[in-house]
Amino acid sequence: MKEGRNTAGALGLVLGHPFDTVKLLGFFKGMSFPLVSIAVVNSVLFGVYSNVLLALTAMSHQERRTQLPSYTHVFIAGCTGGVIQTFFLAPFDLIKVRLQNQTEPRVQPGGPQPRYRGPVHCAATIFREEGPRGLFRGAWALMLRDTPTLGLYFVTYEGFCHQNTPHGQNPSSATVLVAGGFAGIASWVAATPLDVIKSRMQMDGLRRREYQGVLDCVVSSFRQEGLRVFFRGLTINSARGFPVNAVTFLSYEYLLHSWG
Ligand SMILES: CN(C)C(=N)NCCC[C@H](N)C(=O)O
Repeated sequence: MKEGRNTAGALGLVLGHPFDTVKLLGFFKGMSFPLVSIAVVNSVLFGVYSNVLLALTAMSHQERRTQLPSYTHVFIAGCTGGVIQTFFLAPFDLIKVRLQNQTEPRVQPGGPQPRYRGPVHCAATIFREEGPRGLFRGAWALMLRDTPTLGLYFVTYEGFCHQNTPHGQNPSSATVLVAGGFAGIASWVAATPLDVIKSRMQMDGLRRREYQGVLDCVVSSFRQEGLRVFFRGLTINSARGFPVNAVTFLSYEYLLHSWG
């Protein structure tokens, strides 16, 4: 009896395994694009931040543990990272926003094709229909969003670590996680108003041009929808911001230590 149950269990596993595999593959489908974009953008951001801070303070990462750089230096390094990362982030973010806002149904055999069939097709279509500059639509709003907020991001992170770490020691993993999480929340709270504007600018030009520029978009969004338009997505941005940035900073610290 027991043997029969074991055999049935094993058979069930053998039969179920291909389904689980397909399910898992399906689960992670569509992740390669965000993975590539986050790898490129974060390498640029953290690389620029570390190097600008090194140039401003003439101190290595380890030396900075005993002597905290001024918050002005941290802020400038973060803002510089924000400006430079915009050039890399803009096309990736535009493609993400266009794909997310695509409301056409899934492709049916013989049915109409969606406007964008995937990230590469989306980039090629924008390039063809809107020109090379089209790939940077909304980049000004993105730069306005990211420059001060990335300054704030690194100030929050360094400040929290400094406050919660005994002098001269490295912050614990728990401290790094919480500091990274708070940095994520603080930056997203500050960034949400311009995030709304940035996404609208990126969608503009798809059918007809609605806004003349960032300011026009701010004014007409406010006129049509009131002040609350600038807080759209605040909760979800903050809830996502904590875990994402906790893990981001933990990996950053881990890489800095393993590279010496
Ligand atoms: C616009 N904001 C808020 C920022 N750039 N904040 C820094 C965190 C960015 C991180 N890749 C994230 O997606 O949360």
